[in-house]
Amino acid sequence: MLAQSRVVDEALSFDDVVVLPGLSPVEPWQVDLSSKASRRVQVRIPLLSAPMDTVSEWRLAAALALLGGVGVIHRNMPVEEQRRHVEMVKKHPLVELSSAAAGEADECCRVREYMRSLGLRQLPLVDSSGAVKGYAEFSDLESCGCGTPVGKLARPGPVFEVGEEARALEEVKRGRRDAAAVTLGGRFLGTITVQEALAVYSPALDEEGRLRAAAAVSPFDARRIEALDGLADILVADVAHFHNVNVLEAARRIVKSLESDFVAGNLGTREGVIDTITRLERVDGLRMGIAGGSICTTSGVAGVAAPTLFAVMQARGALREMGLGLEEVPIIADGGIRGPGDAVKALAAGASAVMTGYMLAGTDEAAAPLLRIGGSLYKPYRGMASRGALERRFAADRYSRAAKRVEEGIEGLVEYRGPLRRVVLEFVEGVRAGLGYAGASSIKELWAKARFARLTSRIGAYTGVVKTSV
Ligand SMILES: NC(=O)c1ccc[n+]([C@@H]2O[C@H](COP(=O)([O-])OP(=O)(O)OC[C@H]3O[C@@H](n4cnc5c(N)ncnc54)[C@H](O)[C@@H]3O)[C@@H](O)[C@H]2O)c1
Repeated sequence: MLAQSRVVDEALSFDDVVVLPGLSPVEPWQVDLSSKASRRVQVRIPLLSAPMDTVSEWRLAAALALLGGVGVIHRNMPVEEQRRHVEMVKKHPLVELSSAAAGEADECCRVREYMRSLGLRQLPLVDSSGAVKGYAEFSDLESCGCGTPVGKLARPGPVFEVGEEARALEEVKRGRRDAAAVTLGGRFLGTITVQEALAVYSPALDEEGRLRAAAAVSPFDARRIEALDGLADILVADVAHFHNVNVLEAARRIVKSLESDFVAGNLGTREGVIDTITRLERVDGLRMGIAGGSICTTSGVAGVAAPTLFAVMQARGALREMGLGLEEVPIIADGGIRGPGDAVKALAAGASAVMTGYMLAGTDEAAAPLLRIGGSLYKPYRGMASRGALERRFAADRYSRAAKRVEEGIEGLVEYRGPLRRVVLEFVEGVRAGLGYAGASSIKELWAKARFARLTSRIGAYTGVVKTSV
C-alpha cells in the first residue's frame, strides 16, 4: 500500500503514445516549421544539435544553421577553443560551400573527374597556403595530358570574401560562372557551385545577419560563461541535474547580467521547472529530459529518469500553472529522439524544438572521424558522461570537477549517414507530414490541436516483411 501510494505519476515515453490524425487545413509541404530555440532566438526548423563531443563542433553547427536549425557547441574543450568554434560559425558564409577544390600540383585527370562529378565547367584552384590561384576550365582539361599540373592551365577569375556571398551567388546564378571561390582573410574556404546557388536556403540568422550559434556551459564555470556571453546566441546549461540547489544558486548568480539567452537544463519534472523559474531572475528556455538518450545509462546506473516526452509534458503543465506561455519560455525536448516521428510527439506535447545527438552523429559534418570497419562506414558516438568523454573533459578543462564517481554513458558507433543536409531534409519532411496528419499548419497550431492516444500494442512495420528498397 505504501509502495503504491509513492507512485506519483506515469512517465510516458515516445513509444507509449501516438498523435491522432485530425482535419488538415494544409498540404504537408505548406506546413510552417519556424519556431523558437529560446525566448529571443527564432529558428526556421525546430532542430538543435546536442552539445556532444562526437557531434557538435563548428562544422556541424554552421551546416545546421544554414539549414535553419541551431548547433550547440559542446564544452569538452578549453574555453578559448570553444569560443573559436562559435566564432567560426558566426564568420561562416551564408551559403553551403563545397569544401573540396583542386590543388595547383594535382594531376589534371583527378581534377577533371571531380568537375565531371559536380557537372562543373570551372573550378577554383588553390595553392598550399590556401590562396586562390585561378580557375581550371573543364574544356582545357579535356585535351590536356595526364600529369600536367592543373595550375598551369588556371585562368584568373573573381574571388569572393566572406560577406560577399550574395554577389558570388548572383554571378553563378546568372550563368557567368559555374563556380565561385569564397575566402576568409585570403584563405580559401570553399566553392559555391551551380547546385548550391539554385538550392533554397533558409538559414537561421541573428540580427546582424550572421548564422545562429549556441554554446554549452556549466553554471559553475563563470570564466567560460563570460567568454561566450554575447557571442553565442544562447548559453545552454549542460548539467545532468539542474534541479540541484547548488546548480540553481550558481545559475542564479550568473543569469542576471547575461547578454545571450540562457536555457536551463536538464530538468525532468514540474517541480524542477517551477523551482528554476522561481529562483532565477531569467530563464529563456528549458532543456527537458533526463536519461532518455540512446547512449545514456543513467536510468540503469542510478534508477532515475524523466523520459523526454513526460518531461516536456511536465514543463508545459508547470508553465501553465505559472501563467507563462510556451513562447515565453520555449521547451527543448532533449534525449531519445530517434527520428521525425518522435520529434512530432515532442512538439505536440508542447516542445518548441527538439535536441538530438544520435540523429546527427553519423553525418559528414559531425565532429567524430569516419571509420571503415569490415567494409562498412561508421562514426563514433558517445555519451558526455561516458568514460572517454569525461577523461577528455578533465584533461581539457582544469576547472572541471567530478561530482560523481560513476559513468553514466556508453561509447559506441553509429552508421555513416552522409551529408547533414540529407538527414535534415528527411527530418523536415517527416515532421511536416506529422503536422499534416495532425491537422496543424504550424507548431503553434499543433500545440493547440494535438491529441494523444495511449497505445495498447505496437503498430506498423511489424509484419516480418523484409525491406528491399533503400
Ligand atoms: N540529459 C541527461 O539525461 C544526462 C544524464 C547524465 C549526463 N548527462 C551529460 O553528461 C555530462 C556530465 O553531466 P554531469 O551533470 O554529471 O556533470 P557535471 O560534473 O558537470 O555535474 C554538474 C553538477 O550537476 C549536479 N549533479 C549532477 N548529477 C547529480 C546527481 N546525480 N545528484 C545531484 N546533483 C547532481 C552537481 O551539482 C554537479 O556538480 C553533461 O554534459 C550532461 O549534460 C546528461
